[in-house]
Amino acid sequence: MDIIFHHPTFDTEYWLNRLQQALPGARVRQWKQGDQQPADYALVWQPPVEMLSGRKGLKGVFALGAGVDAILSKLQAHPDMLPDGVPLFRLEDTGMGLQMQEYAVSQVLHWFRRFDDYQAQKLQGKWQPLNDYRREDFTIGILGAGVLGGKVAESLVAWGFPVRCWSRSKKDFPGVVSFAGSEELGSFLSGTRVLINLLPNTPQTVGIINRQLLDQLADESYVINLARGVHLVEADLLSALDSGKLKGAMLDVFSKEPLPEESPLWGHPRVAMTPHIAAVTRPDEAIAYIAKTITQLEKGEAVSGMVSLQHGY
Ligand SMILES: NC(=O)C1=CN([C@@H]2O[C@H](COP(=O)(O)OP(=O)(O)OC[C@H]3O[C@@H](n4cnc5c(N)ncnc54)[C@H](OP(=O)(O)O)[C@@H]3O)[C@@H](O)[C@H]2O)C=CC1
Ligand SMILES: O=CC(=O)O
Repeated sequence: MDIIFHHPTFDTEYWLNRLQQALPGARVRQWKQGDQQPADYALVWQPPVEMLSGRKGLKGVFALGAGVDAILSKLQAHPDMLPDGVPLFRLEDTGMGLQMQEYAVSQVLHWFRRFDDYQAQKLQGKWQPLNDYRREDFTIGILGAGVLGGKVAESLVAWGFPVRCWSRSKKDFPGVVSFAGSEELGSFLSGTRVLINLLPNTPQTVGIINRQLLDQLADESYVINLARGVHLVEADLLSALDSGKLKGAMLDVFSKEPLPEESPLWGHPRVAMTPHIAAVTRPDEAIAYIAKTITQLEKGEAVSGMVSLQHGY
């Protein structure tokens, strides 16, 4: 079995060695321009079109991350990039769930314990205990209740917050109220105090966090965007912060990355940000997952993690 690998920034040597150890019967190589030699599986991030297009004998392509929007948008521009019938897989959790839990829990607790207010007071040299927030006034709403949204929901339930989620299909997560479909979006938003976004980037979800949506949240609410920058209309977020509707935002992803120097988000006192690091691909966990999936595919067994080209995630 032959496996080709391409990632623009990962430590390729490390990945090749560890893949080889995990799949001792396979021949693993870095894909280089002009390489049209046979391959059974391709492991990719931002693949050049010629790496995949017209490749015969390919049995599967693995995206080296959770989101496949970049691959799917390339596929739209070059429909022959993924040979017909070749399944596309993505990473399911592989250590990203725990990272998302750390990120979401730490930020929710930061706001819940009013550390943002105390920091503002500290800058004014002010010593003033404030009223506590109550958990019952701090409902967390998670947009997207998939692999990562589900993990984040679980961690916030454990901290005693009221948690609800919104997805295409209904969920049955312990302690979480589930809303599904556009007809239930309004009820999901009504009373939500902290909105956490973990949706995939699809034509249906682009621009979903806009003025109309933000207006439906509780007053003095908060937004955490952990998914993709295109979900959020940044100008609408800034207006909602300036009007007082929103009290704070924590952003990991942006419509343009790196965030341009001139973006007003940099200087806004109630916007905190990180440079798209909420959950990064952990090589060892990802390699174990890919090796297991390839082994199952080779045996003709059912696997999970296959992307639906129809739904776009
Ligand atoms: N910032 C970062 O570092 C990272 C960001 N990400 C982002 O997180 C996203 C989520 O990852 P993951 O949890 O693994 O993805 P999943 O595919 O497991 O979950 C997606 C969820 O979104 C729901 N959904 C999709 N479309 C709609 C829609 N139109 N309306 C309502 N709900 C919808 C799905 O509903 P249903 O369950 O019914 O199918 C599902 O619950 C990734 O796509 C990626 O963009 C991922 C990793 C790191
Ligand atoms: O944003 C990262 C991903 O894995 O998707």
